[in-house]
Amino acid sequence: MKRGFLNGSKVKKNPLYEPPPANDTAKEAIHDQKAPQATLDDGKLPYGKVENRGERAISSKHRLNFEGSWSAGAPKDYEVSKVAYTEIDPTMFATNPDQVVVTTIPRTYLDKPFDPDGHSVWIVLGPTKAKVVGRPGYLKGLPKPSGPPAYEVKTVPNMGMGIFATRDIAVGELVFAERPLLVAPLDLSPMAGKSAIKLRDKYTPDEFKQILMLECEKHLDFALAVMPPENRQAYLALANDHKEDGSGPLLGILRTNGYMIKNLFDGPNVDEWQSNVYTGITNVGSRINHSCKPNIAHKFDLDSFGFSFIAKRDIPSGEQLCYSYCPVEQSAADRKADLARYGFACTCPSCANPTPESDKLRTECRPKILAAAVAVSRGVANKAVFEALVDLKKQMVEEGLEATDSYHKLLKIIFTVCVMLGMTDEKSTYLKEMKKYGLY
Ligand SMILES: C[S@@+](CC[C@H](N)C(=O)[O-])C[C@H]1O[C@@H](n2cnc3c(N)ncnc32)[C@H](O)[C@@H]1O
Repeated sequence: MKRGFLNGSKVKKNPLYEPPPANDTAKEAIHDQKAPQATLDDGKLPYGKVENRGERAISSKHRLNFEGSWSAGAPKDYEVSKVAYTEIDPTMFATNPDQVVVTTIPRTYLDKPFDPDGHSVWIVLGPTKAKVVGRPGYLKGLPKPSGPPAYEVKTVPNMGMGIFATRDIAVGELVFAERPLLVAPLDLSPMAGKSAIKLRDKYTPDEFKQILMLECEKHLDFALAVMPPENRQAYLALANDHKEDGSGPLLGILRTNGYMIKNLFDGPNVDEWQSNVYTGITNVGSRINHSCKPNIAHKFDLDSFGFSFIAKRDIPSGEQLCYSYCPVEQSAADRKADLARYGFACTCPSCANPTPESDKLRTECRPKILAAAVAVSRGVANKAVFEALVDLKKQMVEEGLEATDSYHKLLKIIFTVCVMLGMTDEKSTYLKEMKKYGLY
């Protein structure tokens, strides 16, 4: 498994912010469906119950924030490293791409009230902060939802807490926006500093991962210490499904609740393994549970340094807001395998009673839609094609797949076929639906 250890050293000097290449849009949307949560483990860190993990706690001399006993993994002979943490002057930026800095966005002032849109503590590598703060649009306020509040946080049987719609929400509607409580590198290895290379020689890969997690815990401890108190309380109240794998308590929360932020990355481009991107934890958004029939999606805006949570289909009042922690266009067995590291079994109808039809639809819809796109672009359009596509659309709606990129693509193809066949009434029906989904 290639994972960019100390990938910060690959960062070029004075990088300017570059959005992902335009032709990556479809890939981005696909990835948005793919494990947006618990991005830190990404299958590479241990999960579940890990025996003989070392039980090496961070001693109080390295701990700023928390009293009381807790332990993390790491071999017994491992000494926690000493790291100089934060920027001395918040108006200055680190230039060394290997330097880990803990900062606050927007900065806080002793003699001024907190920003009404909130503050994020950001564990950031070297020059990356400068490229965000130096953007022409920085710093905008968060977008505000229109209409009355649309959600509430409640307990859900067998899921802990969850978020529910308190009124009907239309597809495309901004349900809420928030600044993350914490943003941290997806890849933990920079947090072990340059010593990581030596450590990898001395310890086994499993021991090395435990050390990495311990070092990360130390940074998180510092980050929590500089957080506004309300944010710290909110962070500590979040779920933690990583209590027995060697993650410290703060890392456990990060691993359980992180959203990958693919447009916030070190260096000029996102690398092949997406190991130079960041992950964010939010107060409300991190309470959103998983479903294989998702109805909400998130996006991160660099100008406001905040997440927006947007309805991906019409959501009736009372329905739980969910997104998918794994790709939805795969079989129930594959989804179950993907979800294993989150420590729960999905009980949505397609997982509770998987059928061959559901598996077939989920695994075949994307290639079918891509093939249809190619055929239609070559001028193949007739009534039979139209009917087959409409039938596929109906099946995808029944299966709860309207939030997928494939469904959006399908809508566009059907619309194009209507135009090609001169089907005026149908054309305006699909145009209307495309507009509803923000596709036109
Ligand atoms: C980001 S948190 C979601 C909010 C969480 N339920 C809470 O109480 O804060 C992710 C954790 O919630 C639980 N969870 C999420 N979706 C679930 C589902 N469909 N079924 C059971 N548990 C779920 C799992 O423990 C998962 O690791």
